[in-house]
Amino acid sequence: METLANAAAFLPSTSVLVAFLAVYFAYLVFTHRNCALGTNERPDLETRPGYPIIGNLLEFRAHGDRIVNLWIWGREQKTTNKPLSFTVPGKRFIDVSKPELIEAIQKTNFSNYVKGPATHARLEQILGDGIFAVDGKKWHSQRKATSKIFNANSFRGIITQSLDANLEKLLAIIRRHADKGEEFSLDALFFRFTLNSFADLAFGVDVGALSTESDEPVPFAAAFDFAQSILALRFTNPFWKITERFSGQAKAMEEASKVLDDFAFKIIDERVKQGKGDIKKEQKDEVAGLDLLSLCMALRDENGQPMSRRALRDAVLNLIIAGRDTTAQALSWTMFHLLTRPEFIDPIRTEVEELGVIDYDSYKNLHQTNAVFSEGLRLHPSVPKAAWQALGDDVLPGGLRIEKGDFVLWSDLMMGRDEEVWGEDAKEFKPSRWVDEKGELRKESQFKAHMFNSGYRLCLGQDLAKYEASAVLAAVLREFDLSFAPDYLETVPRNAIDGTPEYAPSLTLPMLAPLRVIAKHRTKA
Ligand code: HEM
Repeated sequence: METLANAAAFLPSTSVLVAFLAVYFAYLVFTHRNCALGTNERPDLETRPGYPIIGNLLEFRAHGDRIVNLWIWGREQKTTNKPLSFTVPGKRFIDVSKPELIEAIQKTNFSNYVKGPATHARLEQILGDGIFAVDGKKWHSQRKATSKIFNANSFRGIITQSLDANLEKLLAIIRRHADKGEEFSLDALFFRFTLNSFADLAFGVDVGALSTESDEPVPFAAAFDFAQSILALRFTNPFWKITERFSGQAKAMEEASKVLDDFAFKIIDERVKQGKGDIKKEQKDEVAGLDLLSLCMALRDENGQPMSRRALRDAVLNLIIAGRDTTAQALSWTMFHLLTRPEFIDPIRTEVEELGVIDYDSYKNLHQTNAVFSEGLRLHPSVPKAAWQALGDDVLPGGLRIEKGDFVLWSDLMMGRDEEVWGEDAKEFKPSRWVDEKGELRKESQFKAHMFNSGYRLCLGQDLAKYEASAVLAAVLREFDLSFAPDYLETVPRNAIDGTPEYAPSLTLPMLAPLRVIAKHRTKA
């Protein structure tokens, strides 16, 4: 007892302790008056003024669902030429939405940047260790495997099969609406279409999303949509694990994740039971009965080992996620722009009539159609933003210094509207910018026309997406005259950036309000 009492005599009194903490806190406030705790002062950047210690955390939380708007607003508020930066505790974000900076990050200095553990932690529940969620060796081996599949001859055949079958169902639904003269949500229909065709492509099953009996979402689609919206919110909430638990979202996410797992594992297990994973080399060139899953099951790694059950689930779900939302949203935004500027519709119809059969190769001859689609995607890129983390210090073109641990953030939505990148008419829907003097499609640099990402992580499904989109635009516009529902333009919520319809919170760019349209059977001139 006596020893304890002696020791206590040497401990600082409570008031000394409080005074010490107050001084330390004042020191932290002073040293972090322009940046968040865990980051340092960077006079070479224009850091958005936030609060001492927490930096821009409150702004991030306030814009949680539409973080790109915060960046656009941040750029508008800038008072210097220095690159824009935001901080939140432990993280600094630096705006690199310029083609030359993106080229350095995604190509020249690629090995210095990763999506990083924070991204993986947020995505893992749904994307597992799939190609989207991982870096380094894991990513490299998946990239190799996925590229092999996309380059297989059989892949083209599978695509055409699934596209043709589902396009006919899509048209049947529009015919039904046209017969009744009723309005319908075109964006929702495109989601149903791409889900059905990508699930067909991936698993060889009809998930029923294009049922003509009902417009209700199927459980797989509902679970998928919910999961995506929650994943997006996690990126602006450092406390997502805690808040999801208290808000009940954690439980709902577990349920959604189970729906997706059950769906994928049921098909994989059936395939394994039927021994259908063992396709021989010579069979791979025959399309009938093949799908992405069977191509994945036939892959062997360098040790001759097939993909595990979990890896198959991750690979195939990642491909559906990759293809489904991105393509559906790009189609919806393109249709929005087309209906706003209907003078671009007839040139599409003319070249479609002239071409005849549209397939995986010939679609490239639809120059007007592809130009319109690229322009829709430029103004409304399906992946509007992304951030990678630096593994080490780097200097980007123009001398922009990146420190180890910094996050470089780019927004294709911002870049599409950037006059320095696209010229004075950047904000205008102008398909002609994609066509050269000879009437051929202009080859833009992938770092400028960045909607499909670039460099080593360039989208593997770019051709597939463009083919699918051309085929849909051609088929729908050939058969129908579409127009906005009577009160659509007056009532649709508008985005503060440019007055186009508001987008919904997501990792991608869905429309917030349904794209309500009316279809009429077309009477050819
Ligand atoms: C308009 C449609 C599409 C757009 C705008 C698009 C855009 C993108 C973007 C921006 C990325 C980079 C994403 C990131 O790393 O965060 C990406 C990656 C990828 N996309 Fe697409 N995509 C589209 C359609 C598709 C389709 C149809 C598929 C195939 C089914 C596909 C397969 C992939 C794959 C596998 C990757 C990962 C590449 C890697 O990390 O190495 N995409 N895409």
